[in-house]
Amino acid sequence: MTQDLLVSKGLGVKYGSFAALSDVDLNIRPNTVHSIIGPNGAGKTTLFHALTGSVRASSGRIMFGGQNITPLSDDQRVRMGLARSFQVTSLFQSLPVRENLRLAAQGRTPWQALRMWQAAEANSEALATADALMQRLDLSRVADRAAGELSHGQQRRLEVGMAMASKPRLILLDEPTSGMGIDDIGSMKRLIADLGRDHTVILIEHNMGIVMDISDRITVMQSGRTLVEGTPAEIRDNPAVRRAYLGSMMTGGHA
Ligand SMILES: Nc1ncnc2c1ncn2[C@@H]1O[C@H](COP(=O)(O)OP(=O)(O)OP(=O)(O)O)[C@@H](O)[C@H]1O
Repeated sequence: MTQDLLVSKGLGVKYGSFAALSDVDLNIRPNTVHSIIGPNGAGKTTLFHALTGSVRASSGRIMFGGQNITPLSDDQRVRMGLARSFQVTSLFQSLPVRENLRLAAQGRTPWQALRMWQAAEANSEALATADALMQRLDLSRVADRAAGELSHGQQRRLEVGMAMASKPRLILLDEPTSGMGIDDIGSMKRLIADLGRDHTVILIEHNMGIVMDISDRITVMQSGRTLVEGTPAEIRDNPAVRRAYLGSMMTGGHA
């Protein structure tokens, strides 16, 4: 059987004395889309913070590609191939789309990329990566437009592209469709499903239509703990999940 790409065992996070995450076991198989769902305040974002290293685990262990990454910094985890999509606010708003992607392909984080500004001049490999990503993200038409001038949907696709530029093994996407119109949602959904084939995706998403359509596995969280994990069909039919959502989220559309 293929080894899981990411595993957490007994993962816990405390904010002061408040346990935001307790005893979370995750098994993420390679080349899958694995969604994390749950009501507001369930601990989904805190779980992302713990996996990427932006908050310290107060208990438990995280393994990535067979290595214990629990003590590693967020930068070290990025260098190992664990990427989180950048937020719109961290795009270089005044730079063209191609430059944003080229810089992301040069360094593993925006800040490292910025330091490599000079050396980036002649880097044809990074440009080739940027061009290939623009094609895949349907952004070639706006290659020379400043990121800040793009539509909301295009900016959100660019954020995902910035994460892809470092060619990570695992991409964590936090509500990539939030604030999007219906047309943009369709193309983002196809992009994420596609990413699950040649990368591995962990997705936080409130739109249950998307989650049910493109997830291979789903973990449901409630009050900082894992409620249940399974395939979309198993999750849809699970009585505990239905109780947790009072039926409302399982019928599709937005939460
Ligand atoms: N920095 C913080 N300090 C203290 N408590 C926090 C902090 N960040 C989050 N929390 C609390 O931890 C719990 C989990 O929050 P988290 O943001 O992880 O939930 P979530 O499932 O992502 O929610 P949402 O769907 O609303 O984004 C909540 O009760 C929240 O109020």
